[in-house]
Amino acid sequence: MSNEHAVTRFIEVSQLMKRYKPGIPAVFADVSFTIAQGEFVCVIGHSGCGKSSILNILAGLEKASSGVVIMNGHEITGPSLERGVVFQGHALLPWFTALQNVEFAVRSRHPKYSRAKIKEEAEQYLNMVGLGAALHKKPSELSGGMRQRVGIARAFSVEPSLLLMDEPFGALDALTRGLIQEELLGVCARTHQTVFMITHDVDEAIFLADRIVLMSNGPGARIAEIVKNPLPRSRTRETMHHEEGFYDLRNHLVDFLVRRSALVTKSVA
Ligand SMILES: Nc1ncnc2c1ncn2[C@@H]1O[C@H](COP(=O)(O)OP(=O)(O)OP(=O)(O)O)[C@@H](O)[C@H]1O
Repeated sequence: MSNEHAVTRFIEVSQLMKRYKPGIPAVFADVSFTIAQGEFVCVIGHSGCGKSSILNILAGLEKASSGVVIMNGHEITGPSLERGVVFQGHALLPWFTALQNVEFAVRSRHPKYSRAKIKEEAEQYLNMVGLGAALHKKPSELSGGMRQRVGIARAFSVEPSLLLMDEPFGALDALTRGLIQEELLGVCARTHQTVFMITHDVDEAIFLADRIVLMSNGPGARIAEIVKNPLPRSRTRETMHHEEGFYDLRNHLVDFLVRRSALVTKSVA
């Protein structure tokens, strides 16, 4: 495999199909796509088309009924610290402080680190998401947005090769959501993080993604289209609607969700 091939096909998803029970239709089939190293890929599609199932297969938390996922030349067969996951519910340990939650993750990645080094790294990741002043608060003392930031800091702290995010901002108010989207984009740009993220929000996908995977409706969902984002990487949330191509892209995505997503699905025996 050439180096260029390895970078552009860092993740290679081939012919995935998922059927939860014999005799019932597959949730999705024929799902194939690639993710390049450092790329931010969003997937959108209606509820039930299997987005979370695909993300869980990429995480190694669920098995595909058929098909394979290759990451960096190796098949994904189970969970690994190489893949960090951020769920919509923050899934923090409630009896730990924000700092302890992230320390726990750093320790799992670097079991030989000293306590001081673990603390230093955990603080660094929490500072990165703007939580330097809330290190010693427990999840119950934090706002929803702050908890989600701890979840993101924790996912980054295991230095995953691939960050998987399942509607990470779905429960947040618009203002907080916007702020965290900007932080996430900044952190990803600095760290060249590869990300696969599920969202229901077309504007979020346009702001964050390099490419957007459009799934048709389930059961029997397919990838209908993969759209390249033509907006410059330097886009900001305030100004991106002035960029050339913004409304064409937005209309294309909304039109897909409103009209075309039901037309692509085929029945799978
Ligand atoms: N463990 C499971 N056992 C049986 N069926 C399941 C299981 N997990 C998911 N499903 C079914 O598979 C289908 C796809 O679910 P999935 O959560 O992957 O879709 P989704 O596109 O992420 O939906 P949403 O946008 O609502 O989160 C749904 O019909 C769901 O009921």
